Amino acid sequence: MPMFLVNVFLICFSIICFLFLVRLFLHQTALIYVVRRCVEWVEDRVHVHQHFRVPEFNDSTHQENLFYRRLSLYLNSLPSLEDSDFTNLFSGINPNDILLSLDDHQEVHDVFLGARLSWLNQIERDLQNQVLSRSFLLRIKKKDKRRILKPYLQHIHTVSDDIEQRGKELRIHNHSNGKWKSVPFNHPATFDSLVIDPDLKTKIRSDLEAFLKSKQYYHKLGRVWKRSYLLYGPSGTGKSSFIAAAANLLNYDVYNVNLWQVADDADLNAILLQTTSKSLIIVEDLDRYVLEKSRARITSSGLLNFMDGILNSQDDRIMIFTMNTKDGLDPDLLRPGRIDVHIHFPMCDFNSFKNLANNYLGVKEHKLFPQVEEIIQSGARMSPAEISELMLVNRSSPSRALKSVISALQSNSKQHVAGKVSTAASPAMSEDQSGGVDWKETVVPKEFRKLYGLLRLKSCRRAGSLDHDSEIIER
Ligand SMILES: Nc1ncnc2c1ncn2[C@@H]1O[C@H](COP(=O)(O)OP(=O)(O)OP(=O)(O)O)[C@@H](O)[C@H]1O
Ligand SMILES: [Mg+2]
Repeated sequence: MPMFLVNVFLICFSIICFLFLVRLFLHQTALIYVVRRCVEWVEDRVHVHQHFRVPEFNDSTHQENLFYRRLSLYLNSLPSLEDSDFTNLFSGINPNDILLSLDDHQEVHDVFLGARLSWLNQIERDLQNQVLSRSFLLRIKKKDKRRILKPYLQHIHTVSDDIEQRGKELRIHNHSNGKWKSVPFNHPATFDSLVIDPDLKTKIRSDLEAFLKSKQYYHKLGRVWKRSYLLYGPSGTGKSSFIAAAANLLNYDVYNVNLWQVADDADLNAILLQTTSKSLIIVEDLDRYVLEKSRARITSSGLLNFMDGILNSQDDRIMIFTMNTKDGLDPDLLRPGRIDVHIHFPMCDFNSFKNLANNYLGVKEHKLFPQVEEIIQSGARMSPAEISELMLVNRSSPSRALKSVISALQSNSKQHVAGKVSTAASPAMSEDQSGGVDWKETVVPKEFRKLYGLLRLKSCRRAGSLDHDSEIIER
């Protein structure tokens, strides 16, 4: 190889090594930030900027400027504040939360749609260090202003709304004499602790989350932005726990409407008008109210208007109705549009039992599991509430807990058999009322019962899902 080429190769190699070492040095010593800042400083000097001030109070009326509060939430959440040389740290409502907060005259940068903006926290103080006025000053390049200012301000609204929603203390509201009274809502239920079919859980979670994002879509259709769910199933299957889990997931307040406490349609209207948006409106045991027509004081049309959201057109509502059974109810009451999603809560099947054992006892597999499976497949039914209670009191010994579940299932099975024999001449009970056991099981041999148990198990699993025929996914 000619000497000339060797020299060129060596020079190139040395240059690459040198550049690599410079880069390493800049990163190691944070000099890269200094260089970047110098570039930004020069860039800032060559552009024409425009400034916008957001004062805390309106200068003439001394009214609070709500945008200032939102902006403060937004700026204190910016990732660039975390990366800044200096900032203040405070604890939040929850003592474990640490919040960042801009210091006096601190500047923070933001990037939106490729444009770089900066905010200055302006605070004027008197000689005694008392605050005279507070404001934020926005600096934006003139060339970017026309393009991004409007969407940027909208973006601040959306993000601060979200922060406010996530940070707020949840409350549960109950009404008496036409007035709501609230207390903090600290129910620990979450979708993770709720034992339902995993696919169903995922579907419900994404349905709720999709609802949150669909405000524009509902408005375009001229519809009130609300979604309604019907939870139905026997007692102790997790309907109320679902409500608590949904409130915790969405960070929505809960308004518990007790229809028996409502004097008439006007009273129902008045109560609803006092509720706020971003809330869950709950009506438990709707079936009992509707079926006891003689005691009910709300007219059918009053109830339907309430369910349709006509009485209260406030946005961002989720209504949840619970009932033990849909049997005997007018199908119109539950028609699509009035109730968007029907969710069945079945009695405990073997999969749910295993999930409960995992949650309550920390046991994934156990030698007694096959016995439990066999009894459940033979038709014995208990609610998740009954099973979880037995596990809870015996949590120190998983074997004892499982044995007590087995003996409870066995006695439940015997009771059912006895009950069914005595009513063998009557028609089959509905699945919800019987907890999934049919009177026919009392007269078929064991092998058939096992097979039937398996079939029921499958159908039960299917039942524990969104009712697709009545589900409308409006996205
Ligand atoms: N599916 C479930 N997953 C986890 N725990 C459950 C489930 N169902 C019931 N439980 C347990 O049972 C207790 C009672 O359940 P919950 O109050 O949610 O039942 P419900 O369906 O609302 O009953 P009811 O119709 O009588 O009001 C809950 O606190 C919870 O601990
Ligand atoms: Mg309940």
